[in-house]
Amino acid sequence: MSDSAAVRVLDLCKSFGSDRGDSEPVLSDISFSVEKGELVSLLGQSGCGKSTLLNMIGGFEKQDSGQIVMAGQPAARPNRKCVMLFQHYGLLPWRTVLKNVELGLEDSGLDASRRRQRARDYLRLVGLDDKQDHFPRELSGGMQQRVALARALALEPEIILMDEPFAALDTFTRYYLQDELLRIRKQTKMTIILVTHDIDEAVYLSDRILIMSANPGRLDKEIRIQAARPRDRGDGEFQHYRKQILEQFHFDRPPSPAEYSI
Ligand SMILES: Nc1ncnc2c1ncn2[C@@H]1O[C@H](COP(=O)(O)OP(=O)(O)OP(=O)(O)O)[C@@H](O)[C@H]1O
Repeated sequence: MSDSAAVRVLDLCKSFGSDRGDSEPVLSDISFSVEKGELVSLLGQSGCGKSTLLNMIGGFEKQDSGQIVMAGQPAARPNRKCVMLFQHYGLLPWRTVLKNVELGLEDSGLDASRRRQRARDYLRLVGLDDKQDHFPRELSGGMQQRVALARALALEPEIILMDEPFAALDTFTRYYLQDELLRIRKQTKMTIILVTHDIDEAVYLSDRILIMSANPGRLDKEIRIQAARPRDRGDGEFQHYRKQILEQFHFDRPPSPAEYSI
């Protein structure tokens, strides 16, 4: 693998104990790398281990075997170079927007005025500089996710891990935030690993899609999306990638009559 890799995942395996007292493999022999500045999506059905894999990359979960290497260094615990953005924002309701963004910077070594300036800069980047004195409950879901994004970006990470960050939002807000993410990524050149169920989202955003199968979770296929940006969800090339992915999940043909019987 090349030296430009931001993340390398090598032969990762993970099992969890089941209620029956035995151990069930959740991830089996996962290996891939993500180049610096690349946007890679992990796409797969519910339960195939996408979040577990992302949590291990973020250092929140420990693998049974295998290795994760970040910028040439083995990674075993959460660190500031790699931050996670969750579906449910994780904002503190009693803190203003500005203070939520400052929160992540409290042990950064920056003094209070530089922390405040950095938080303001990133709120401006996500287009929320006029909301800095509001409380999270006063904002829409899309705005709250932009605050969470500003808080993650303020740490100036090299890698951002996103676990279905837009899944809780309505379609239009999701489309808007997908474009915002691409704009911010162009500006910051960060590496992004995104977990999603949403095929359109994966095709719209990704440089590369890693398709996972379940029981245990494995990497099944890699699809490089070579469509020019900005991408058009309605054009033939987009549909071609969509179809390729649907085929992979066997959603390309109508169910057989037997599948309708009870
Ligand atoms: N802490 C845990 N203890 C036991 N089992 C777990 C734990 N975390 C996840 N699992 C199991 O591991 C499997 C993979 O879960 P994971 O959340 O990684 O899947 P996912 O692909 O992200 O699913 P979804 O798309 O529904 O979020 C599931 O069967 C889940 O029940």
